[in-house]
Amino acid sequence: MKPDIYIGVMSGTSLDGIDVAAVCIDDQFSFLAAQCIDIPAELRRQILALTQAADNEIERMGRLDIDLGKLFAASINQLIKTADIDIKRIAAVGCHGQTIRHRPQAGFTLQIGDPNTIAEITGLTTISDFRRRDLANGGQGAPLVPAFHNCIFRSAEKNRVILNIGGMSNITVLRAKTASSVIGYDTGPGNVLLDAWINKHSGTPYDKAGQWANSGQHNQRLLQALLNLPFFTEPPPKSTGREQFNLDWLERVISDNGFKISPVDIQATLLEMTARSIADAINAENLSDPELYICGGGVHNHTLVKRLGELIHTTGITTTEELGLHPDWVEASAFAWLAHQTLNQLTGNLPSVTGATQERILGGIYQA
Ligand SMILES: Nc1ncnc2c1ncn2[C@@H]1O[C@H](COP(=O)(O)OP(=O)(O)OP(=O)(O)O)[C@@H](O)[C@H]1O
Ligand SMILES: CC(=O)N[C@H]1[C@@H]2OC[C@@H](O2)[C@@H](O)[C@@H]1O[C@H](C)C(=O)O
Repeated sequence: MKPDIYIGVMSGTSLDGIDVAAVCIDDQFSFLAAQCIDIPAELRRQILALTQAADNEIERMGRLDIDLGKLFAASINQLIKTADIDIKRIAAVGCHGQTIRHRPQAGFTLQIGDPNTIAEITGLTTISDFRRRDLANGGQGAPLVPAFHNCIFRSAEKNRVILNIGGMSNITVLRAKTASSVIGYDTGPGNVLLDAWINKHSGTPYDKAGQWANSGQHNQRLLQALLNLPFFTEPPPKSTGREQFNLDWLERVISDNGFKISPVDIQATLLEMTARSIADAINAENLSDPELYICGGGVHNHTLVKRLGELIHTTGITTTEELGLHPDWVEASAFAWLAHQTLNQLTGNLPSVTGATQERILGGIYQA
């Protein structure tokens, strides 16, 4: 029997954990099992340190590349064990890696987590480095997941928007007419600023269900100053990351404008800014009666989802669970799908999304 299971590994910009998903791809796509594995606090600290320029980066990156490779491999092995997956059925692993720098304007992006180490420890063919071929072909290298959304979430009758709210947010616009090309781009921050601000003030990793933000009032002047960032009005293709949306940027906007705002009202303002930037992008697509499906950790922020419901012109908001895939596992499943594409010599990028000149087979294959 031909191996038909693909394992996707996604460690995103939130650094909340490593998502590992096993899916079956034959004539159809089906989800099998998934797990989120913790990132030890010290490794998390080291990753964050590498997202900004500092001394001795190459040495620290080299070591972290291997440590993350080992952690990804252990995560894969753990899922195989807990879900009792027959290893002979696994065709390949698709590992996104950890983004430590994303500078599409300069033509580069960098994900680490050594695939050689993953292949050695798991004994599985491992595919990684999915973004750089697209960049080499003139694209942004991101977002890549819209191609997967297009493959499994598209409807012939309904206009659909898939919204991922991870550390960053990105949308995929799937028009009902099957011939129309897919639109997709990063809209700006997802949870990243909300996480950073509450973490600074109370040490907790995220604002559970958005309760803290909900107890404050947004500040109109800070909201406007944040939304003035040119990124929000730039036309797609576009992608972003922690290089743009980080605590230093937020604190600079606050201090440059001399704002005196209580921490809770800043959290409320960040939530409003996140919601508005997402809603403005979706509304600008002018879709008739679009259905909106959310995925990513942001679905658990009820205050944010409620606000999106008020701002977005849609027939209704729900999660991708309605379409058969739990919102927590969409991105990891997408990298399993991308591994399937690469292993079968199929292209993985969408030029209409990333801005690349042509479709390309993505990533490098590290044989078992
Ligand atoms: N119960 C909750 N309440 C509020 N927010 C939550 C909750 N659970 C998760 N989140 C948010 O979801 C985030 C994780 O989301 P996700 O795993 O989609 O991010 P990611 O994969 O790292 O991001 P990206 O898509 O940018 O790569 C957490 O950092 C947190 O902000
Ligand atoms: C460079 C990078 O890691 N980008 C991530 C990030 O997280 C969300 C958004 O920013 C998206 O562009 C991308 O991730 C998903 C998986 C993508 O490529 O579709």
